[in-house]
Amino acid sequence: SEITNSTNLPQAIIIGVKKCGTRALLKFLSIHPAIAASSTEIHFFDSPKNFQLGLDWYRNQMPIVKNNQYLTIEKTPHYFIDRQTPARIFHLLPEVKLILILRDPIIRAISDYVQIKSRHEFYPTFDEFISMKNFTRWTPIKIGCYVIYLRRWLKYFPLERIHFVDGENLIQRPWQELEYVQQFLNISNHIQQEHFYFNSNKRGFPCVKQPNGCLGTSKGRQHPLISEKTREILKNLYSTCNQQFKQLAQINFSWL
Ligand SMILES: Nc1ncnc2c1ncn2[C@@H]1O[C@H](COP(=O)(O)OS(=O)(=O)O)[C@@H](OP(=O)(O)O)[C@H]1O
Repeated sequence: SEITNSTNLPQAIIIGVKKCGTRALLKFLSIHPAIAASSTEIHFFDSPKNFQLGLDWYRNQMPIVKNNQYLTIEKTPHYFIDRQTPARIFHLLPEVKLILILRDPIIRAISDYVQIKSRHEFYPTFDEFISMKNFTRWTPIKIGCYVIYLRRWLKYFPLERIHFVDGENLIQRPWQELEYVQQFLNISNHIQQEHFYFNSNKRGFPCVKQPNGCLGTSKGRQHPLISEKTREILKNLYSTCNQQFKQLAQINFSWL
């Protein structure tokens, strides 16, 4: 059949959350023959510079769709916390489906910290950050109160339009989370357990049985141990956020 050579606006967007497994989710979804996934983060809705280039520019950033692919997906984790993005997506892509992957906010915060630390030679320890007076205003901590950001999205989108992925379960049983996502996207249940293996060289994270099937070296980094005191402080801090999130999103992940 004829080879098409065009790009489409996304029908689904992974809007976040940063460090919760957004790359793994997109990589795993692209196993599906119906899905064309963008290889980079586009940052269209959250960047004034890109946004003013318009929808045609955005469409041109998308992957070229092969003839059997009809579902284009991009991921930009920063969309979730950006104030302007919900309204912008609502006005420009009113029908789009939104996917939000979440992890235990304490693990997410450590992951965020490890990424920042990897760019600095001298950097305080995670425990040192948490012992600071204003630690709740530190971005790696702030982002973990997911309910604050979800409320902004729900001003524009009904709950049914957002699918929540359990990032902890994506690591343990990726095929299960992908089954739910495929249902949400209304595509066949193509992605199965036999597409994956667990890589002991990569902290046991799942990889796809294909060349370059694991994520790159910037994913699955070693995490530092944190003190019990730090853990207690964060548990207390996030317990109300998690409770409210659970109610608002109507989900029940084991770590919430
Ligand atoms: N299969 C697989 N392989 C490797 N890593 C995996 C996988 N599944 C989930 N994760 C977790 O994803 C974390 C990175 O999340 P993101 O891709 O959302 O990060 S980013 O926001 O795009 O920077 C990454 O964080 P770190 O562990 O801190 O590196 C992982 O914990």
